[in-house]
Amino acid sequence: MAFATSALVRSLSTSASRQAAIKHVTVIGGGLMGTGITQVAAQSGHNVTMCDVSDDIVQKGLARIQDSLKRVVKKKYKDDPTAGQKFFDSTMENIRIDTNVERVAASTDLVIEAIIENLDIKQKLFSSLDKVAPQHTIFASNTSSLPIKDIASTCERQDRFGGLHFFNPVPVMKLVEVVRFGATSNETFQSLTDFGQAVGKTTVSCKDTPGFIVNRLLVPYMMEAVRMLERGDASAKDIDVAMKLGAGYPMGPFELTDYVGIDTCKFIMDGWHELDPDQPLFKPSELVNKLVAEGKLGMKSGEGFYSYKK
Ligand SMILES: CCCCCCCCCCCCC[C@H](O)CC(=O)SCCNC(=O)CCNC(=O)[C@H](O)C(C)(C)COP(=O)(O)OP(=O)(O)OC[C@H]1O[C@@H](n2cnc3c(N)ncnc32)[C@H](O)[C@@H]1OP(=O)(O)O
Ligand SMILES: NC(=O)c1ccc[n+]([C@@H]2O[C@H](COP(=O)([O-])OP(=O)(O)OC[C@H]3O[C@@H](n4cnc5c(N)ncnc54)[C@H](O)[C@@H]3O)[C@@H](O)[C@H]2O)c1
Repeated sequence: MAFATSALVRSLSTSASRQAAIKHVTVIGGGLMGTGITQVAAQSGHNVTMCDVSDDIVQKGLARIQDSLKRVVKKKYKDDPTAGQKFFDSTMENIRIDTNVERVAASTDLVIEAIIENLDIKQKLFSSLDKVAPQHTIFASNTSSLPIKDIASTCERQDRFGGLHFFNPVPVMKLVEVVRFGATSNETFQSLTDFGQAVGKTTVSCKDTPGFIVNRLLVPYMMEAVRMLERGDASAKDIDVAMKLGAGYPMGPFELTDYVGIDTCKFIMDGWHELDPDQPLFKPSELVNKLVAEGKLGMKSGEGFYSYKK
């Protein structure tokens, strides 16, 4: 019994020291996911710097976080507004915004990338950060569909690289997929798992396989939905209603595509078509491509399969 206790104490203290090692987090991408990741990291006491390519984008991202925090406060502190204000203020005090990723990454413990779903852009970003980030800094990608191994391929720190796949909206969805590829060290994998739990999520682990767990099952379902619409089998609205009332989903596939971002969905489809060109399900959708070409990206642009203009 004594041995088991001391082993447990050692493991807990190691986990605590790993978490203590992640004091500052750099989130790159101030969009749908980067803002949510910034929020949950800051809420859990981490110092976070959120970076994007322009000051306008990071300022808008900060405003999105404030709006989201107000929803959390309204729900969690409805009976104690003073505590709610304290929570809001302390969370916002943990957040900085910046546009100089190299400067920020030079003194950070964990980089979480949540930029456009494009392999080349992600590789270029990590390659430049690998040259300036401290030796101990862990890199993680929030990619939906790209192989972590490929994203990491431009970096020396292959052992300190993994995937942290959050779900949208990050403040609400309880899951994080922690992804390791061949070179990810046990220490890194455990640090990413500890971090996912420290920000209040349930973590699952997965090999570096296309779509990890959720998207491997979700993407084909959503692609079947768009084929159904393109064949004229049913309307987008009826497909959404059917999946909500018939399968108990909180959103139907077209509502969800609008929520995720039709551009991101297109990037995912295109990437999987490139990986498996003979799979008819993954062939490019004329409808999806048309919407993106017209700038109809879903909720983020005010119109997608549905209109969100007030
Ligand atoms: C069909 C075309 C196919 C094209 C090909 C597709 C290929 C690619 C597809 C895969 C994409 C993968 C993307 C990614 O990698 C993986 C994902 O993230 S998948 C998405 C996972 N998420 C979901 O499935 C979300 C499902 N929806 C919901 O859970 C809910 O609808 C909702 C979003 C939580 C909203 O809840 P509702 O009850 O409906 O409505 P409310 O707005 O009132 O919210 C309720 C309550 O929740 C809190 N809340 C909601 N949003 C936020 C927020 N942003 N921040 C903080 N809190 C929030 C809040 O307390 C709300 O209460 P209120 O404040 O309103 O009192
Ligand atoms: N949208 C979702 O539901 C969802 C869920 C889980 C994971 N993801 C993944 O998260 C990532 C981001 O998705 P999103 O929906 O937040 O996209 P988004 O379009 O909302 O935000 C992407 C942000 O990245 C910024 N950006 C692009 N290139 C950059 C660069 N070189 N340096 C810094 N910033 C850059 C853009 O300016 C933009 O603000 C993608 O890899 C996506 O697959 C998305």
